[in-house]
Amino acid sequence: MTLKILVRSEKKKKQLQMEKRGVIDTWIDKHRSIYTAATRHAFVVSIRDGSVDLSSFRTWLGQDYLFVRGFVPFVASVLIRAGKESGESSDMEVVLGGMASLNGEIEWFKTEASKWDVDFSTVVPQKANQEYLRFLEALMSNEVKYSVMMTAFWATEAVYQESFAHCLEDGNKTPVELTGACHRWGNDGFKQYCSSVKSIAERCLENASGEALAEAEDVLVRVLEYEVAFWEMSRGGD
Ligand SMILES: Cc1ncc(CNC=O)c(N)n1
Repeated sequence: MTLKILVRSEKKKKQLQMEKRGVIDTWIDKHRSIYTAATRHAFVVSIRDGSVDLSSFRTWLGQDYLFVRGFVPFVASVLIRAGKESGESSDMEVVLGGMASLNGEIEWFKTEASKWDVDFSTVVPQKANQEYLRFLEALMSNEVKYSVMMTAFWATEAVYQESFAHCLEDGNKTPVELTGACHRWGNDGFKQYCSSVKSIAERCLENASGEALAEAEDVLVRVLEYEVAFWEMSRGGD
């Protein structure tokens, strides 16, 4: 093979690999700084290095409990759309798996609350929490395309997966009392589930119109911004 042909075939190979990467990875690359801000926030890094302050953790716990209660109806609406729009594919089973794990999650939050002496009945949702939930509520409308909904759903789950998995990676000094939270979202099963949700979103986006693609990219960035603002609440303490 001449050099020219060799170079050309390497380029072609790269192109094919790029195509396989999917549009979500392209968007993550494009919006890398906000993605990193959401998945490597100071609060998460402080869990990993053991410097986390407990009033921050308690604030996060109370706010996230309220968030998860608001997240359930969003996931339920994704489930309904999955049943209507995904035909014979296994979207419904994947989303149902996510719903099932939220059931255990709510119980886990209650156990943690008594452990950390947090009284959920007195926790008031902060502005960032309310705004995030209002945004998800708007995505439950039938006007919102399935591909756009699925992209938002993936982004929300993926931020927690990436963040808490980081707290369990080699070299962590995560305090043992906080490893429960980290395992909840950082375990391999949750990673696999996020990857299944991502594949569903990618499949939908492959057939999406230019308009739907633009909306999905926008929704992805907005989820990342809401996640950053959510982590920021923990700074305020109680
Ligand atoms: C703010 C926020 N984002 C994502 C998740 C993870 N999904 C369900 O638990 C969460 N718990 N909280």
